[in-house]
Amino acid sequence: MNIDGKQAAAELRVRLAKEVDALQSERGITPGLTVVLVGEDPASQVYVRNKVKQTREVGMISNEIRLDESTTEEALLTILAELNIDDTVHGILVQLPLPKHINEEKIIATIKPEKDVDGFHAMNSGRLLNGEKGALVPCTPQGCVILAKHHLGDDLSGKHAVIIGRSNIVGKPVSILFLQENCTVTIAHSRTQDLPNMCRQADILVAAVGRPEMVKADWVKPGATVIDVGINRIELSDGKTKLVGDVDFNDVSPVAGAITPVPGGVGPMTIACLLKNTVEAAKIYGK
Ligand SMILES: Nc1nc(=O)c2c([nH]1)NC[C@@H]1CN(c3ccc(C(=O)N[C@@H](CCC(=O)O)C(=O)O)cc3)C=[N+]21
Repeated sequence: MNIDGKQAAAELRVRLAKEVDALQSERGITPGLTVVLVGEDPASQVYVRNKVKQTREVGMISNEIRLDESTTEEALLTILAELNIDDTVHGILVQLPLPKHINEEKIIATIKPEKDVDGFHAMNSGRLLNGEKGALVPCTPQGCVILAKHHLGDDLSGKHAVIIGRSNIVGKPVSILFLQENCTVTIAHSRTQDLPNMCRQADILVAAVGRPEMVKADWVKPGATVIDVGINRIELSDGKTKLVGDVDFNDVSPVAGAITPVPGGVGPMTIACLLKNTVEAAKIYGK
């Protein structure tokens, strides 16, 4: 069975549109999201276009700042300092990866934590780790939990979640989120011994490694819920490109209890959760 991320994202946007309405009528606040894009990566462009469209759809203000590939770190820091003090901007997203001459850590640390809708700032990851209120939580990990609940219901307690991947952006935060849901969590990675056997122990298997179609049918316990975070563009023999996940969908689909497709799974939820974080930021910190 497929878990429909497009549908789940659309449902979330309907809820957000109502919250935006309420914020406007009760407090005169229209949540605003500013996306900063440095350089010309074509995949990023598609993604940014989708974000802008959906942000406006729910009644929020969407701004895009496009900067040349050669933009200096200093210039980017200056722009962020201005966005940090701009009361019409409730969320700031700097699209990653950045060109090599710009220090990503420094950029992330400069975004005001209250506007860090990616949830990448150490203040937000620290709050998430400590289970404090008011943390802005990374979007893709939030999307993974929502999609797992879509199939399994709200109570995930006692389930064994195996996460493949340990990145700061997905693997680590998604592990913390499933732990908060009272799951037993295993973080597997490239040095894990007998990875297929480890994955076969999972009730919930999250693949976040960035290796096209790595997870095969014999890695999956029959009936398990499979959440595929991978978004890999592969070239076919006829020269065309195709989007595939980290899971071999056709192989795994008959074994899994439910599986998120790529496209149409985690990707749309990531964007919907970005809007959710922006509404949240406006609600908590907005003027
Ligand atoms: N600071 C930052 N935050 C991010 O969240 C971030 C980033 N930088 N850099 C790039 C990656 C990538 N990413 C995607 C989100 C949604 C889709 C998405 O909606 N994909 C559609 C398909 C789109 C298509 O067809 O190309 C889907 O999976 O159905 C894709 C990619 C967020 N990222």
